[in-house]
Amino acid sequence: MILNGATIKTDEETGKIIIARIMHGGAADRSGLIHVGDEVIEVNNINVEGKTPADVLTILQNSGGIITFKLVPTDGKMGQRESKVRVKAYFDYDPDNDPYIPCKEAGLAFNRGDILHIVSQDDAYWWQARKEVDKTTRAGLIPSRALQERRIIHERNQISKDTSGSESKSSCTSICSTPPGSPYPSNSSCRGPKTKKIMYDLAENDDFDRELIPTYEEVAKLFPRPGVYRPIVLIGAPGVGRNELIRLLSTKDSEKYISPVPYTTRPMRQGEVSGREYIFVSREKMEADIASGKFIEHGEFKGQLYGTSADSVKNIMNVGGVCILNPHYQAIKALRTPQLKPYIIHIKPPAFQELKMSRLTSKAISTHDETRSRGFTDDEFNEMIKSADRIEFLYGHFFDDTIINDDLDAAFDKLEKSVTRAENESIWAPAYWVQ
Ligand SMILES: Nc1ncnc2c1ncn2[C@@H]1O[C@H](COP(=O)(O)OP(=O)(O)OP(=O)(O)O)[C@@H](O)[C@H]1O
Repeated sequence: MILNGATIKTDEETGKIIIARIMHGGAADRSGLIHVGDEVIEVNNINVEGKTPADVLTILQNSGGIITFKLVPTDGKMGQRESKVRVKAYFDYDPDNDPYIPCKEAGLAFNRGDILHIVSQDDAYWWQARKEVDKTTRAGLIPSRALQERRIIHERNQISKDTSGSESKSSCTSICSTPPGSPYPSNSSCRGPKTKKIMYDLAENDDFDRELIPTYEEVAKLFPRPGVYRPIVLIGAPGVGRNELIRLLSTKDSEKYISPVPYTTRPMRQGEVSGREYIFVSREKMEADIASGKFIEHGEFKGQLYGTSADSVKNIMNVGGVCILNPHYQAIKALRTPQLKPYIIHIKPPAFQELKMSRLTSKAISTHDETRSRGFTDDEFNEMIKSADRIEFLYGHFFDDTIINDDLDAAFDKLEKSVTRAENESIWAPAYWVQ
């Protein structure tokens, strides 16, 4: 329950009504007069000793105008110091749909990708946060990393146990015990029913990274370094147009925008030149180099190895070039290192009709056809869209930008702006890249 920027609860030991939290930046916080643990004795001259938080709410609902509290201060109270921690949210959160939040009105809704300023981590399960773009508002409650991790593990377990998908409703008005089967720790001061189902059947995501529990990533501003450019990583579904966009960048400034020549173990085809399309090497050599960490990313396709060497990226960066990479999306995690600090852009296809029309108009060549002699089929367009949705679901929280490749000129314009931003602006990045 939230009162002028503070929440109250019944103290489990004493049964008294006490201040549970002060919301940073709210009226209670600004007054400096109310502190966590203070006992609430009277509300509008009505004695509330022995009453419940719900009774207090009734009193408040029945009174208009100024509200007065009589409080017994707690011992040893501390001033609220704001933490400086910033995190990037890796999931969407809506307190209205969270049956476990102790007080919905005090919750802060956010979307995946939002930067949050965590102002207090005093409570192990409910942090207080503000959106970085919205510094003036009072802080709101969000699930802590520990709580969200438990929730995700619980949801995954539920899905593997039961895929039937029932959802139940609840209210959350006061302090109570944890329900059976709850993802919450038994000493959490929340209650609710079984958690609701998540939308994705992980069994269908064959390459879903089961170790990854996407909650929050601590971030800090990464400032540009003159003359040292972050590698630009273009991620996208096969055939979406990454090579075309890279070709346009290189045409614009071939000395600045440089793609390293990849290595492969596949035999050289007629017309190919080693060092131009690929650097052709034996499997033994490439496996040995992979084992000794000489590749920043590698993968196998149709029985042949492909990869990008760390040295080729370093060489481009050393001559002041912008290294442009277009690896398979599964390489994202391997590339996200403090040494490389990649700026990751997702190149997405537009909706089906737009995709089909633009590719028909440009007489686009299907990348699925080895002979490169036909256009894309409807099935290939649908597959491209499905693949893009899947990439977004699995890796969307790692993207610095997303560009829809509908009209080629417009998409290229957006790419140029994004690349310029990566060169010149300070951008939120994992905190351990910066320290
Ligand atoms: N916005 C666009 N409008 C029209 N045609 C496009 C657009 N983008 C790319 N194309 C065309 O689509 C075809 C495939 O593009 P491209 O080879 O760049 O795809 P890709 O993402 O690099 O594919 P892959 O990753 O499978 O190698 C090419 O013929 C290209 O000219």
